[in-house]
Amino acid sequence: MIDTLNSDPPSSEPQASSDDCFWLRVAIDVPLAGLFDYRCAHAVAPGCRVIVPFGRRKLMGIVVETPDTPSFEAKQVREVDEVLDDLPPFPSDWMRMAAFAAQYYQRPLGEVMLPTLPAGLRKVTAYQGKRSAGGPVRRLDKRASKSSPKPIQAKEAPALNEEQIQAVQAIDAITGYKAVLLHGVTGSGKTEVYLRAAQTVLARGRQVLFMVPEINLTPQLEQSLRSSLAVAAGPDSLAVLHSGLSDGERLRAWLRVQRGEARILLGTRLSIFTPMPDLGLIIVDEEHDTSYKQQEGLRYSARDLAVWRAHDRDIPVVLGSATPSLESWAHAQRGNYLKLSLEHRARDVELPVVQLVDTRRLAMQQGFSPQLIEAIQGRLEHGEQSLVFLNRRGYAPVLNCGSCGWVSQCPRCTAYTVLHRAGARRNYLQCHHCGYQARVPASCPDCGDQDLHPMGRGTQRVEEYLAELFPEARIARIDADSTRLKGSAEALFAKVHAGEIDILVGTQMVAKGHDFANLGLVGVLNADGMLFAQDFRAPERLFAQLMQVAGRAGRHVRGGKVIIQTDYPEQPVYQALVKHDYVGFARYGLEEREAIGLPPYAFQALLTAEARELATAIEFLTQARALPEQSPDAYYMASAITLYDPVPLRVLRVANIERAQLLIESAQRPALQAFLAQWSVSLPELAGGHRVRWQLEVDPLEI
Ligand SMILES: Nc1ncnc2c1ncn2[C@@H]1O[C@H](COP(=O)(O)OP(=O)(O)OP(=O)(O)O)[C@@H](O)[C@H]1O
Ligand SMILES: [Zn+2]
Repeated sequence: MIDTLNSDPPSSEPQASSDDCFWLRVAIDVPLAGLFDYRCAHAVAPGCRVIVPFGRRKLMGIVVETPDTPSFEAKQVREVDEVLDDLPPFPSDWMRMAAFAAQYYQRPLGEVMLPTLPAGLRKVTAYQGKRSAGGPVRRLDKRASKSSPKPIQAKEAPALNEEQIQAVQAIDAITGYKAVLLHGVTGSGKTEVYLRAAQTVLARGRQVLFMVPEINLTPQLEQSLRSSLAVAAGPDSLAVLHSGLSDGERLRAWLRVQRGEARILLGTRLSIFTPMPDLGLIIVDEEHDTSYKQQEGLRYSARDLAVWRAHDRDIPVVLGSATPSLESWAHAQRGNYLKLSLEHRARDVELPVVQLVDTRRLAMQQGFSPQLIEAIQGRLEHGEQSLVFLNRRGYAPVLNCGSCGWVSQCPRCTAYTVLHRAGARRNYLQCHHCGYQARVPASCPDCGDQDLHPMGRGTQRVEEYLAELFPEARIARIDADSTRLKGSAEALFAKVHAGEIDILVGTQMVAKGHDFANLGLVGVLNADGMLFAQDFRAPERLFAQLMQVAGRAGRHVRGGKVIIQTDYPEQPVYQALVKHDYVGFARYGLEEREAIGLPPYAFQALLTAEARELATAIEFLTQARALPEQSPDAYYMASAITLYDPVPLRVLRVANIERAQLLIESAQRPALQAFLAQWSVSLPELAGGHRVRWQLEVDPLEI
């Protein structure tokens, strides 16, 4: 690929002849396909970082190839500015994974490689600024504050039960690549299985990558990892990576893993891209969780890349969940993945009883059925905790005028603004799509009436009502608002674990992975909201979410109970929940998908366009759709592809930008890949004429 920006006139300095210089092909983080040629007076290995001139800028790049000859006229090839030697070259397996991701997700290699690095490693100013002092790695090494390892309390590990033993043995016995799907009901002790499997691998001198959806919500897991794996790998063997770290913290953790000093990496999706010289096992906990999918920039699935990486490194990967994604379940059914099951709870308790409360004929109070109120009362009397789950933060989803029907609408989005309470006079309306904020008007902006009232309810309003009902109870709310400050989520969860909370109100943040010892009751409000969503994955997601949150009940105490309030108790999702029947639900879901040809029986990609006007976005997509028809010969395999009509997104306008999408589908993955590779080449030029932003997403999760 020719670097068109490299066409500055050759400098007046004498040019080295091609005999005494080396050619480098470099990946740079710019939205242009291909690699860029540079020269260097000495040899540079692939995987090295270099600083290169690019147009008038200097950019960080990674050497990918060292060809014998440049791909365009030697005279015009510019010289690298600096070859960085503060890190060894990236290992070849890391380079392979980046190359795979670039090709699979249809992105330039530089746009894949560089954003995965800690900030300091990809910033030119970190090396060439006045105070760079040899770059961030040397600065960090110089400081090398001997991290005083906190004394670790080696926790007594429970004796494994029969199901756990079988699972651990099956994983230990794997040599080479194998994907394992560990399907275990909530509270079945999957964590203990991961830990034992990890210990074996650590004892063999290998590293372990342990991925979780969201880390700041599960300090408990970090504790158990520290205490149970320290024995196998030494007290300072754990590194943690997630997006909440400072640049310095992230660089330090990344370096310790890349140098092999840390033997276990606990991290969120971004950790999949960390170089690990001795990687011997990958664990993906809650593998169905949508947090593994990055929704901006390179839209990758860290779960899928984990399987690819394990295959490439010839090592096992364990995907664990109580509600596996239908994709993974289908793999297991076909025998591609080894399925291991934990069908019973690890402690001597039963799964909670799930009760559906039909709300159609009930006198509800503030969204609560008499059954749920009575149940909370009962748990309070027994000194047990209750959890009220509502996946909607704020006080009320919309403010409404009782006389003219005015509703609080975001001026920039096709969405309502949500009423938030922040103490007298500080209440505000906020758009959850674009962040727009406004004061709460004293009277209706349209008719002047003062009869404005909140409609519906969010977690704040539920918390307020519970406080009225149960004035003695200690109530806490956990959602994105109450946990905005660093450390506040940990502090709130610590209070729940310490028994200082009687009733917990929360969004999906409380559903994930927590092992609350004294929680007896879970109440679910407003679950129906997701039942009739357009997305074909909505029932799967609803089922997983409710199964997860229901699974918080009765993990240590007997008599756990879940109350789901619904207008549609006969729906298959709810019926399966009552029976804890993931297997039945998955069978039904897969049959349906197969019948209408949806993933995992088809493969999809999504082209999304954003413009000031919907018409512009649709026009771009319509022309993109027509490209293969115009030059059918150029599109090998196009006959195996279905291109649907462009449609506006459900939330059409966000922050004054209107959005539309075009779905691409095929029954064969290779055909889809081949098609996208050809098609995407023509898209930048087409978009240029339309003033649209576009992105192509492979294996989209939301349609
Ligand atoms: N063999 C065992 N004997 C006794 N207790 C155990 C055993 N294994 C695990 N436990 C305990 O059982 C509880 C549930 O285990 P864990 O949190 O690992 O479940 P899980 O399968 O990850 O559930 P979820 O999917 O709901 O997160 C924990 O308190 C754990 O300490
Ligand atoms: Zn908005």
